[in-house]
Amino acid sequence: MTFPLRPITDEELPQLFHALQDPFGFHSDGDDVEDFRLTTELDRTLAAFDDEEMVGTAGAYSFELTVPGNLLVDAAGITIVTVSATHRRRGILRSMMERQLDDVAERGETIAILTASEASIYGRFGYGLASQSSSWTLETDRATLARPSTATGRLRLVDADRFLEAGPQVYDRRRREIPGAVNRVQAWWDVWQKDRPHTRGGQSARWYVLHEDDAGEVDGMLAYRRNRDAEHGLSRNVLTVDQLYGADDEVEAALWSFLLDHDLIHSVAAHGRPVDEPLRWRLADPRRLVTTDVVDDLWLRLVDVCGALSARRYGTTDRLVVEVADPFRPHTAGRYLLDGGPDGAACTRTDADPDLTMDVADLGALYLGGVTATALHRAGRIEEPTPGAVRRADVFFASSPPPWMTTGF
Ligand SMILES: CC(=O)SCCNC(=O)CCNC(=O)[C@H](O)C(C)(C)COP(=O)(O)OP(=O)(O)OC[C@H]1O[C@@H](n2cnc3c(N)ncnc32)[C@H](O)[C@@H]1OP(=O)(O)O
Repeated sequence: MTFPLRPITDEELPQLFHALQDPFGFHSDGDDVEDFRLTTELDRTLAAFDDEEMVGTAGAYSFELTVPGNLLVDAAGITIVTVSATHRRRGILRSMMERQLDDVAERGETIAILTASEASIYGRFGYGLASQSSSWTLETDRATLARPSTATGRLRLVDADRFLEAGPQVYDRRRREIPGAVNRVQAWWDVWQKDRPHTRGGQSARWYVLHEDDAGEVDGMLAYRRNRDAEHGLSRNVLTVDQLYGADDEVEAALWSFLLDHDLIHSVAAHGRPVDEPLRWRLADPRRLVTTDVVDDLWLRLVDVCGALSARRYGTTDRLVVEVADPFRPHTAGRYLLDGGPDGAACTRTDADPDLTMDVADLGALYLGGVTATALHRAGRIEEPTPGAVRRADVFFASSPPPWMTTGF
């Protein structure tokens, strides 16, 4: 039995919003559907129907993704993928994935990205694990900076309205330098600003800080939450970072200092942070920054292999022939000659003998430089018919800083 797929209409949006609540495990209050409407691209939704009943959902955002070389690439951000518990394991997800990737290709987007509810789902559809993120906690009484910020200027505690006049521009400048980051449209900020109580994880509403340079221009922004706790009369209060971006590393260090120098705070916590958090190397006692979690974050699928590969820059000048397997989209499979370097790249189909062979998901994992070819080779995922090609690929695909997905979706 097949279940017809189509984008939904505006009138059907509440039905779609309802359909995804049981699979994702939440119950909505009335306001959420209006927030959802603000950020939903209706023509990019997909629903599966069993008669009138919506039994599958999917959607996509039209993102700009930063890729190595600090170039921007149009990418589809796959989201709200659910199948009703009454219809699971009948192929509805597979049919939605097929239809969605066709649509991504028709739109001329070369890449699809997502964050996965379970890491076991999307490899079969050609998505590779392209970035990880970390969570950490830092007790403030031992968190002295060995390299204090050299930023001049001043910090201001501001209200949400003032923050939103200047904060989004700080983010928009910064995300262009972070492979794996995406743009945030105004609707994203509008929903973020609402700071609905049920999205706070039991913590306070946000506090907002702007950093201004000597000329009074905003060059840094911070939003954080706090919880209140005490034990034996001693503070166990935690500040949790929500957003922290600056025009440069010194401004960001000034924002960290602001958090760490708070009175009546036991620790600072951060989630969804880059795996190479520079703050660790600023601390006099780096062991005090305790990593509490490292998880897969961005999954990336090359939809147009040559389009995507030629859109980024490479760590060194080299030419590699990569034979790509793609069981889910066989027309993408084949041999590709990639000729690139720090200043540009070109990619064509070829009949030449391959230097490397891999699944399209592994090429997706390599794409942002978040894992080395050596690691994938040692995991049995990449073969090197040309001896030494894996080492060459390490240097070629290398990118710094490591990719960081700054914005959950
Ligand atoms: C980007 C995002 O939105 S991530 C959110 C994903 N959604 C959720 O986690 C919500 C709860 N889960 C669900 O809604 C559903 O179980 C889904 C969407 C994960 C799967 O939908 P289904 O229609 O049951 O999947 P479908 O029958 O098409 O299965 C396709 C393949 O994926 C596999 N698969 C499906 N779900 C999972 C899973 N959770 N873990 C591992 N494999 C899975 C199936 O076994 C099948 O494998 P095969 O092709 O080798 O036979």
